[in-house]
Amino acid sequence: MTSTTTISTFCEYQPGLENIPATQSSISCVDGINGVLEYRGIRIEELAAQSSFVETAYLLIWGKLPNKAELKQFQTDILYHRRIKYRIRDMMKCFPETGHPMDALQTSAAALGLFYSRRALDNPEYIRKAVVRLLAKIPTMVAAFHQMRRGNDAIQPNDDLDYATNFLYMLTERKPHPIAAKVFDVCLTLHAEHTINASTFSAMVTASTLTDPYGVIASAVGTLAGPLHGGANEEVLLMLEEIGSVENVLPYVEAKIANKQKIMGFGHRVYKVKDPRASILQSLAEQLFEETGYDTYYEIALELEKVIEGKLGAKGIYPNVDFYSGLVYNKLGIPSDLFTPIFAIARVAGWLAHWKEQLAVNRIFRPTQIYTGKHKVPYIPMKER
Ligand SMILES: CC(=O)SCCNC(=O)CCNC(=O)[C@H](O)C(C)(C)COP(=O)(O)OP(=O)(O)OC[C@H]1O[C@@H](n2cnc3c(N)ncnc32)[C@H](O)[C@@H]1OP(=O)(O)O
Ligand SMILES: O=C([O-])CC(=O)C(=O)O
Repeated sequence: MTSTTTISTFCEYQPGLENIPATQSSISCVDGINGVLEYRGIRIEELAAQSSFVETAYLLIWGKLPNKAELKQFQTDILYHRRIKYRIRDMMKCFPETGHPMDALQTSAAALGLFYSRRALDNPEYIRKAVVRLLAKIPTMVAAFHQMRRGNDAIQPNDDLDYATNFLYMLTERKPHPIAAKVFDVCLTLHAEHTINASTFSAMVTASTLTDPYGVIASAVGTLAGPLHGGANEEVLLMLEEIGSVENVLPYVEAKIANKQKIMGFGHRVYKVKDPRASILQSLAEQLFEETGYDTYYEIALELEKVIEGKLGAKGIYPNVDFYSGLVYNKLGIPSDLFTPIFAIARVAGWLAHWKEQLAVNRIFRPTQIYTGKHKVPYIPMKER
């Protein structure tokens, strides 16, 4: 019996690990048939309407909604840790200004590990501080790189401003309109967690080796960046630009389908209906358009959704979270290459929740493979090749 047949009697290979449970978790739950997402049992619609990103992060990481004093303390701790060390800023100044902000973020997140004490993973105070530092400093690093690549100094966090408002302020040096800040905060809440998606799985695999939390987050950022995952939100805006008009939507989609190419912002491993986050993001975009005027991107997006439903709806291809987020960020004046770093700012909450959960029951991830190569191959000396 070969090793291939031995292993395949125990398990059937599933490309992309489709439907293979990789862990047990109480953090979030997706019902992909009915389009339901819950964080710690609470529907995403309720959190979007009533919670804030920082409160939601607390819920995800510590497993319960905070009381007033706990929330205040968490907000204060994050506020206190927002600044980044000048040596990290100096390092970031050396990054090429043409580099992608996700690469800058991955590098800077890993660099935090150089400055903070290592691997006291059984010390609750170490865990608490790492959680606070990462939530606090990631937005500062995203905004700092954005300023530096334009030749400016990084803008220091403003202690009078809340999490979302402060990030938008650091991007522009102007206090945003309260509606813009509120919409942005809801976007962060919507992106905070989503079960065992690729970047969270990546975080958990890294965590399972008991490495530092900064390495865990850096590996997750690297995974989120790809266009099949978080990177799709940037691609969606580029696609809407490329389509250019409502009339071009149908030929664009037909050409993509004929060439077996994916349409960005559509399709999902778990959802076979419209992603509930896409519906909320769409209504946020509409809220902004009501305030400041509609744009052609939105008309193109609506037509795209209609055409794709007609052509691919039977296959369960509907808008995912990345489809409407870019329209919101674009309306807030945010450059498209910051869309995925913003996703990362939010997802740090989910990654940290899974890091903590993983540590509590840790066993190193080490799956198996089905070997398809040869055996007993003789070595051929160089002169005979
Ligand atoms: C935050 C997030 O990560 S949300 C996802 C963001 N990614 C994107 O928007 C990129 C576009 N979408 C995709 O590439 C995929 O739908 C993924 C990566 C999200 C999910 O991938 P999988 O679950 O592996 O689905 P898979 O790629 O096998 O597709 C299944 C079928 O649907 C089709 N399909 C899936 N997504 C799309 C799409 N966006 N456009 C056109 N066809 C699609 C595939 O061609 C395939 O058809 P076939 O069975 O006839 O070959
Ligand atoms: O769950 C997934 O595979 C991708 C996703 O929607 C997310 O990470 O938010």
